[in-house]
Amino acid sequence: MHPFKRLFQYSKNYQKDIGLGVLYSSINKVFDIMPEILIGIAIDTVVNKERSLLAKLGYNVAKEQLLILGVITALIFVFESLFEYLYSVKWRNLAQNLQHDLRLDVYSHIQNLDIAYFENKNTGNLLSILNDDINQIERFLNNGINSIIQVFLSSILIGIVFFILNPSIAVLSLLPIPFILFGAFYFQNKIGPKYYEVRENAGILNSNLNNNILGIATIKSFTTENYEFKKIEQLSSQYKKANYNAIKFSSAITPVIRMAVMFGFMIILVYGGYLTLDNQLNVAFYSILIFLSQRLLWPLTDLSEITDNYQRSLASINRVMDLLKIPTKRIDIGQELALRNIKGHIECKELKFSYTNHTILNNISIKINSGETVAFVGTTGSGKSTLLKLLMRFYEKNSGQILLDGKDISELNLSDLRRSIGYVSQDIFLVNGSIADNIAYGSFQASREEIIHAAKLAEAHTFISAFEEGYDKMVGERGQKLSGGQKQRIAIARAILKNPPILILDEATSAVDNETELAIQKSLEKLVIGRTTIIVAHRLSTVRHADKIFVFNNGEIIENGKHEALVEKNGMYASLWNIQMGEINLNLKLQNSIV
Ligand SMILES: Nc1ncnc2c1ncn2[C@@H]1O[C@H](COP(=O)(O)OP(=O)(O)OP(=O)(O)O)[C@@H](O)[C@H]1O
Repeated sequence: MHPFKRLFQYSKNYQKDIGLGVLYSSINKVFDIMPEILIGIAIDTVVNKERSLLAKLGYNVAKEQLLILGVITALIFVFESLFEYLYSVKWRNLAQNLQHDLRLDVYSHIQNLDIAYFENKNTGNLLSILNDDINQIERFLNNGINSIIQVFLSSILIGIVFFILNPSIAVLSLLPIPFILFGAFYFQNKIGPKYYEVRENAGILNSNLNNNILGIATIKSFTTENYEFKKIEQLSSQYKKANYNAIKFSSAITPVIRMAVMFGFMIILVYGGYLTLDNQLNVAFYSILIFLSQRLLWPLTDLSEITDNYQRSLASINRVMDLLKIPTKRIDIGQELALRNIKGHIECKELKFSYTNHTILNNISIKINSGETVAFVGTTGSGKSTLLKLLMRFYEKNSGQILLDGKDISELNLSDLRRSIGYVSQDIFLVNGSIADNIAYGSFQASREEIIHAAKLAEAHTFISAFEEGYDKMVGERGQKLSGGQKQRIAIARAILKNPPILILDEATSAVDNETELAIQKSLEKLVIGRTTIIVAHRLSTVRHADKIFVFNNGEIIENGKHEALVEKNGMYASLWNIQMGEINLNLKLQNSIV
């Protein structure tokens, strides 16, 4: 489907506005060409006096004729201005409505896209679609449609007047129009792909800028400012070059059209002049033709701007529509789950998964009973977080099954499934609001008491109370004003407040000190009662009391059982444990020797 056709599907709620916009633009155009006709009538009045058109209509006194012309001129300008105001308001409001609808649709679509999409795409590029591309569409809608209507309508109206006044001149002066249109569309086709390239380059540039600003601390600490500057310089040059390519063509349109306009104008000037000298053409008609030829042909030079704007918008619409075409996962379909009935029994059966070709999880079969606390441990990159992502259906398994309370999660209502899980991830997302806002994120109805209670359980209350503003302290963008450990505790409090039947803590306490971790664990002991808890941890001391420990290695579970049994088994867990114990002992010895 043509991009504009798709865009106008958005406009179905605004059909009345579009109709009125077209009407106002058309009426304005009619008034717009009238002054040229009035000039002809004025010349007719002063040259032909009592033989003039107005005299034939009964106004014999020349000065009276001029007064009438003055009044008509004033009325024409008043109405022209009035309708200009009306169409401008209509089209610009329509542009606002459509860009608003489009932005919300795109945003909601992006939110429903799979996590996989975000892991493979640049956020900067998405931002550039949400902002630049939609703004470009808005700019086109602001005046583009009106310009197209007016250019075509004025050609038709003036063409009609020409034919009435002198058909032979009309034919000759309209001759350049097909060439002008052909030229405009020829260039338009040439420019289209170039503007798409411009938009793509803008997206890449944006994404790099975005990435660098987010990573400014790393850039500074590695003193890579020059390196990054050069990278941005190169990307900005590519953007500039893509624009140069487009400019080469878009700048050529107006001069080419001007040549065709000159040809039409010359015909009227010379041929019409001959006819007037030979008394075959009334001097007033000659003047009207001269003036109207300007009104007919010059607006066609606007075609260059219109096509330019149109092509830029087409590129933007394509990018927006391409994004809207990416399939999303419906979260509101599938078997419903009542939160209060979820027991939290989880079972994976011969689960296999790969992000690309490389197998990440191979033949995973585990059982987690309702209310149990289990731990996923193992080497880094062994697939622990990936299994959690499958559990929340951020990704779909390749084969095998994951069952929640005996039901295959791929058949469950995704929204219910995710609502049943409290997830504290490795990268914590804090909104730019207060600490209280962040704890209550997702549990928006929570009272201040409930928020404080959750914070106490997460060992966050003490540090929060130490802030002058307490729970109202603003955390800054992405929680920049808090330490890593503070952010983790707020995230835990948020999961506690959600009160889900299943709790997943993925390295949730990796950034807190040993003392705080111990305190959080104490709180968790109370918290895990009555809910299934999965803890991913590298520090084995934090999970030694788990009901079951699953040891991951290269996408497989190579051992599982209780801590003591696993230590006794003397396998991989035991060696990891011994290494960590060795480190602790070494630290203790070091501390003692310093003392
Ligand atoms: N989105 C992705 N696309 C492709 N490969 C990925 C993606 N996410 C993770 N991987 C790869 O999958 C493997 C398992 O990663 P995963 O995050 O599950 O490991 P992990 O056991 O949780 O590691 P860690 O303990 O370091 O957090 C790694 O080799 C990683 O590079």
